[in-house]
Amino acid sequence: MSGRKREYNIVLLGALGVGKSALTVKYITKRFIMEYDPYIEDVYTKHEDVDGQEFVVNVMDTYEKDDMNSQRYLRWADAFMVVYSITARSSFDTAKEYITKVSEYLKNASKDCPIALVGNKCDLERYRQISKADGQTLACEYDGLFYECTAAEEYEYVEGIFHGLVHAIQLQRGERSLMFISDDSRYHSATQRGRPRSPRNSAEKKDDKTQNKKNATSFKLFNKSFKIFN
Ligand SMILES: Nc1nc2c(ncn2[C@@H]2O[C@H](COP(=O)(O)OP(=O)(O)OP(=O)(O)O)[C@@H](O)[C@H]2O)c(=O)[nH]1
Repeated sequence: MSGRKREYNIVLLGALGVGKSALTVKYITKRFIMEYDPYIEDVYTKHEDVDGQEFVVNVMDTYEKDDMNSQRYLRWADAFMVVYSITARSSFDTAKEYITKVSEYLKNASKDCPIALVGNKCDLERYRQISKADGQTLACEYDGLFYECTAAEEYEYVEGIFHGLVHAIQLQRGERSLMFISDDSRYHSATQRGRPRSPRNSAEKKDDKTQNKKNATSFKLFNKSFKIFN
């Protein structure tokens, strides 16, 4: 095998202030930083070694002005992460627009890329404006993955979202095999994955991590649930 690692390009899209940069920085550095320059668009690279598999994830944290050319990220992407804030209805509307735009592009370009809809800022539950069911419904409409998370807390959840997209790309490229598992309720799609309620004790947290690992290797495509094996 050649020494070149496989690369996966993930584009983050969403309204201003939903946490695209926070999620990117959390995934790349495991840290949560309060302030970012909103006008910077950049690509960040992370070298991963998961279950003995080495690969590179490139993350484009977009900043979009009305007149900017969206072809730059549409062509570059292997997968899309469309982010909204669960505390802002308008950001959910923007997420719908992005999902529609991406789906239309993929259809016209005869391209097949995984899309994940991500409801961020779940630590601000008391300000919630978008129900989890609304998020799941939108994701299902576009055959997308669905997650709720917060960039402000556990790194593992954020990592799980990026890895979920990498797994979906690998599956589409035929780099992984899969097994149909639709009647195994433990492995239902990522559309059922949500952030656990807090406060939680350490035993629950450990349980969540185990569950997270299981979920990270299972997902839904064409309304069927699959588990991925290396
Ligand atoms: N409480 C909370 N705050 C968050 C979370 N994610 C991001 N923030 C905060 O929300 C603000 C905006 O976050 P950014 O990551 O800059 O959002 P963005 O989507 O990149 O915004 P633009 O760069 O303007 O497009 C910052 O003050 C973050 O600290 C989260 O999960 N929880």
